[in-house]
Formats: sequence, structure tokens, C-alpha cells
Amino acid sequence: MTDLMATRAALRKQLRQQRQGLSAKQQSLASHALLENLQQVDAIKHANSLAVYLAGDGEIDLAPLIHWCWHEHKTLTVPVLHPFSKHHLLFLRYEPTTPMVRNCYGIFEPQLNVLDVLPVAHLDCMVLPLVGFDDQANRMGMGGGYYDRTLASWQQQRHAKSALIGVAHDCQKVAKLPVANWDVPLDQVVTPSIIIKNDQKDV
Ligand SMILES: Nc1nc2c(c(=O)[nH]1)N(C=O)[C@@H](CNc1ccc(C(=O)N[C@@H](CCC(=O)O)C(=O)O)cc1)CN2
Ligand SMILES: Nc1ncnc2c1ncn2[C@@H]1O[C@H](COP(=O)(O)OP(=O)(O)OP(=O)(O)O)[C@@H](O)[C@H]1O
Repeated sequence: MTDLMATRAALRKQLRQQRQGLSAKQQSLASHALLENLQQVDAIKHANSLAVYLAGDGEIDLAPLIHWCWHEHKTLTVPVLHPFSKHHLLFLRYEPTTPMVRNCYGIFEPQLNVLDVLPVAHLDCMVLPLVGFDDQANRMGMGGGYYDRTLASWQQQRHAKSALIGVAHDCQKVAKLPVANWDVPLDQVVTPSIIIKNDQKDV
């Protein structure tokens, strides 16, 4: 393992422990405050189709956002582990009645049905969970490279107005994240108390 990967792995472990240590009350307050901030973001307001996620591991809960999006008749998708292509994700339509199963990590995902797969190029906005971030909008995830691979292909196909928004608890912020050359920077990072815009991008 390179020094960079070892540093990232140590930081990942520490930040995951931090978010796992939040109480149910802190989680609930955070998820509602996050919704208030996300509702200020143009890319969320104007998106017709979004990718979200179903929280586990102390991740900030998107349930309030999900219910608001359904109320607004936005199309939602969530990630599903690809059945054949290792470390790749599919994005499947997610509605209140969608039959759900647990994947090998214990995370709920829609039961696989090819008719429900939405190509990533069709998504207006991707809201992804962060393990860590910095004020340059660099990201670190769970380390499986699932979002890295998804974002590499999304980057090539995305339409001009699409947006990449990372969300996290405030305690996931670090001064400077060691970045890898395959990392795709976020357009914005939103937490319960801050909205960081990436200066390098026109958002
Ligand atoms: N809510 C949510 N859904 C998501 C992701 C995510 O980060 N959050 N993913 C984002 O990528 C994908 C799943 N990726 C994951 C990658 C690693 C682990 C994990 O717990 N790894 C264990 C090792 C497990 C093992 O070896 O089998 C660990 O690190 O402790 C979980 C999910 C797709 N869905
Ligand atoms: N575009 C890509 N194609 C193939 N492999 C990749 C790509 N991007 C990343 N990887 C691999 O995936 C792993 C991801 O490690 P990294 O530290 O970037 O995780 P991460 O930032 O937590 O990402 P993720 O949220 O996607 O899990 C690395 O081993 C890397 O070699």
C-alpha cells in the first residue's frame, strides 16, 4: 500500500468512528438541518432526477430529503451493487413501494430489476455520502472505489447542468484531505451547518 492510501485508510477509520458515535438525537437534528441547507441549493431545487443513498454506519440520514423529493414528484434513485461487475454501482429507481433487500454490507437497496435501472447520464444531481471532506470540496468515501468508478464514467457523460453534491456531518471535515489522482472533486459539500462551493467549478 502506498503512503497516500495508508494515510487515507487511517483517517477513514477515525472519521467513521466519529460519525458512528453520534446519538440518535444528534442524528435526527442533523438530518433535518441538512434538509434545510439542501433546499437552498439550486441544483437540488431544480433537479428532476437525483441519486440519493440509504444511510448506515452513522452516515447522515437523507430520509427528510427523500420524503421532500417524493412530495415534489422528483425521480429518486439509490445505488445497488452491480451483480457481475465488481466495485461498480447501478442506480435504481426508488419509490415508497419499491421492494427492498439488504446487500452484503447490510445496506438496503431495491431488488434488482433491469426495468428500474436509470443510466447515470440521466441524473441531474448526485447526492453522495462522505466519510471525509475538506474546504476544497475534496472527498473520501468508504474505500471500495464504488463511487470513484461511478464518477469516472459520470464525468464523461454528465450534462452541463448536472451537479455532484457530497453530504456529511460537520465532524467529518478535515483541514486537508490527501487526494488521489482518480478523485473527482465535488461541486458542493453540504452539512447541517455549512455549504461549501468548489471555487474551481462554475456552480
Ligand atoms: N449508504 C451508503 N450506500 C452505499 C455506499 C455508501 O458509502 N453508503 N457505497 C459507497 O461506496 C456503496 C457501498 N460501498 C461500501 C463499501 C464498503 C463498506 C464496508 O462496510 N466495508 C467494510 C468491509 C466489509 C468487507 O470487507 O466485506 C469496512 O470497511 O469495514 C460498505 C459499503 C453503495 N452504497
Ligand atoms: N476510476 C477508477 N477505476 C478503477 N479503479 C479505481 C478508480 N478510482 C478508484 N479506483 C480504485 O478504488 C480504490 C478507492 O480508493 P479511495 O481511497 O479513492 O476510496 P474512496 O475515496 O473512499 O472512494 P469510494 O467512495 O469510491 O469508495 C482504490 O484502490 C483505487 O485504486
